This record gives sequence, C-alpha cells and structure tokens, in this order.
Amino acid sequence: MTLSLDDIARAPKALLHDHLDGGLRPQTIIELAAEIGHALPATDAQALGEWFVAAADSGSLERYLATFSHTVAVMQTAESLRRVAAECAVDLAADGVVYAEVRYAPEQHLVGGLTLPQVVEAVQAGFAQGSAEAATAGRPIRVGTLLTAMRHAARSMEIAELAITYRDHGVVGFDIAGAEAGYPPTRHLDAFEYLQRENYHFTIHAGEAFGLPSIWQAIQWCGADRLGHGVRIVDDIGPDGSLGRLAAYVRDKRIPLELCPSSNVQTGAATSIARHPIKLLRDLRFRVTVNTDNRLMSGTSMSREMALLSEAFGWGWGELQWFTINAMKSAFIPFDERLAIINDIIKPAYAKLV
Ligand SMILES: O=c1[nH]cnc2c1ncn2[C@@H]1O[C@H](CO)[C@@H](O)[C@H]1O
Ligand SMILES: [Zn+2]
Repeated sequence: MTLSLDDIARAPKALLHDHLDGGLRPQTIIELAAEIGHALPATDAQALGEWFVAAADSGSLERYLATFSHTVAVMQTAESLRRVAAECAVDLAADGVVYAEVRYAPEQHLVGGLTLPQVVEAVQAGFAQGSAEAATAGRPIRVGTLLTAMRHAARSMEIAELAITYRDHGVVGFDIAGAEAGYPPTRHLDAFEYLQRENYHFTIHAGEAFGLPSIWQAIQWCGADRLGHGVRIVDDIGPDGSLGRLAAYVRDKRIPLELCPSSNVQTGAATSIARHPIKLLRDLRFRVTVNTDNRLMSGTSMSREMALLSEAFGWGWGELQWFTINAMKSAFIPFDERLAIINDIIKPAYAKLV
C-alpha cells in the first residue's frame, strides 16, 4: 500500500531539520526583493520556485548552498524576518506538522544593521504569530528554534551564548551548518564544550558531504545529541549488515539521524530516493527521522518526503507513525512535553488511521 500526499498531509508529523532560509514562499521572495531592489533569477513565483530546485539540483553541497544568497538577501530587516517566520509556521501547520524545530544562522542576518538579539526576537515574534494563526485555523503547531553557526566562520561561541540567552524564550537548541568538507566540527569545540557545561542540546550537520571522520568528531569530540543528515554512517556498515564500531555506537546510543531524502539526492549524498540508505538504516533499527531540510530548494514538504518514501519502499501508516514518534522522542523540548505530544496528539491520530 502506498499513501497519497493528501492522506499523509492529514496525519500529524514531527520535523526536526528544516532551515528557515530554505523554506520561503517564492512569492514572498519576489515581494521582499522588490522592496530592497535585489535582482532575482526569475520574477514570476512559479518560475522562481523552479529555478531554486534546478539550481540546487547540482550534485554538490557547495553549489546547492549558493542558492541561499537570494533568500538570505531578503531577510535583513526585522519585518522581513518576522514575515518569513510567520509564514513558515503557517505552511508547516497546513501540511500537518504538529511539532517543528526550525533553524537559521543569526549571523547571516546582520547586513541591514540588526543586532543578533534583534534578529532572534524578530524570528520569535514571527513564529508566535504564525503559530497563533495556525491554531485559529484549526491546525495547531509548536515551533522550537535552533540557532545555527556557520562552520566556515568564527562566531560559533557568540551564537552558542545567544542560544543560551534565549533558551527560555523558544530557542531549544544549537547547530552548525554550511560547507562540510574542510570545516570539521572540532573547529567549534569551545562552543560545544560551553553548551555541554550549560546542560544544553545541540545537533551537528555531519556525514552529508563528508564521511565518517566528520560523524566521529561530531559525536566523540563535540558531544552532539543528534546528527544533521548523518547518512554516511552507512560507510561503516558492511554488505552483510554488520556494523563497524562507530555505526554500532550510533545505533546503541540511539543517536537520532535527521535524514533528508530529497536534499541528499540533490547534493549527491544519495543517488536516488529508491536507493537512499534510509531503507537500510530503518531495517537495522537506527533512530531514523524524516526531514525536509530546505522546502524551497527541494520543492518539497514534510508530507511529500513521506509520500516519496511510501512510494519507493511501500511504507504505510505503521512506518509513518514510527518516524513521527522517533522524531518526537528526539526533540529538544523537555521530556514531559514530548511525551504529551506523543500520547495526546500523535498516537490517537494514528490509532484511527492504522
Ligand atoms: O543540508 C545542508 N547542509 C549544510 N548546510 C546547510 C544545509 N542546508 C542549509 N544549510 C546552510 O544553513 C544555513 C542556515 O540555515 C543556510 O544559509 C545554508 O547555508
Ligand atoms: Zn540542513
């Protein structure tokens, strides 16, 4: 049985890996760009959406990331950040996402003169507004924010401190992102050690464009709670399914993998959805979660990612519920709040569907 996109959209879903600057509506980019005179590769919403997907479909993470220059350019004022964040919450909720952790890099939004705290407050105001609108429309969503530091830059300690400052105001974790090859996680060890001393949560983009050494550093040197992608952990799994020491550690410790199928195909981390290692990793019972990464660059949604997997592997409600509960168990909000979403929202909804 394969599930249709409409069926999946009605089921509750949890999303741990979604970039705010990778999920703008094309029409919003056009309107914000017009206000500031930023030139775009297309000026019609449909064409612009297609341009992002085609340009990101590059086989390389570096070329994929180049497309963000257009989204980041239009997110340099408090008003534009608020609008983008509000629309993000509304769009995720309309797709049936009940819990989302959305990330962005505050250091990339200072060109218009905002300070780091002003950036965070504008985004938080947007998430609050969008969540309130979604609740009014009958699609409640909870959005937690992750603050990302760019791994090629040198502001991770500052961003880690910013995350701690806003930990009781909706910021639930920290991350590093950007080009992976040449920028190992240990470059930011001081930031990760600081966050551990603060009893805080963080994920690290690792094992996407670079392999096992990046994953090993993220976990064993930096202490990551989760892996952003982590898909190349399969390099430590033999053809007979035997696990190397690192893969065994990741599975034994139930370290969540934030897998992003469409994004991985675009950057060359996987050759196709049908051959995506998510099948093997699920069969081996790793703590697998399904994510969007960048809805704009992949022309996707949480429901679409699930529908692609359902089509490729014949997965039904049972698997969809498993991924959703895996994600919810792995969220960075407090345990009792995770449990409440699982028991009060997710399980009753799937009990009706299965
Ligand atoms: O899959 C990814 N791998 C690494 N970096 C990424 C990915 N997607 C987005 N970003 C980077 O994260 C920044 C903050 O959101 C984005 O501007 C982009 O440069
Ligand atoms: Zn990402």
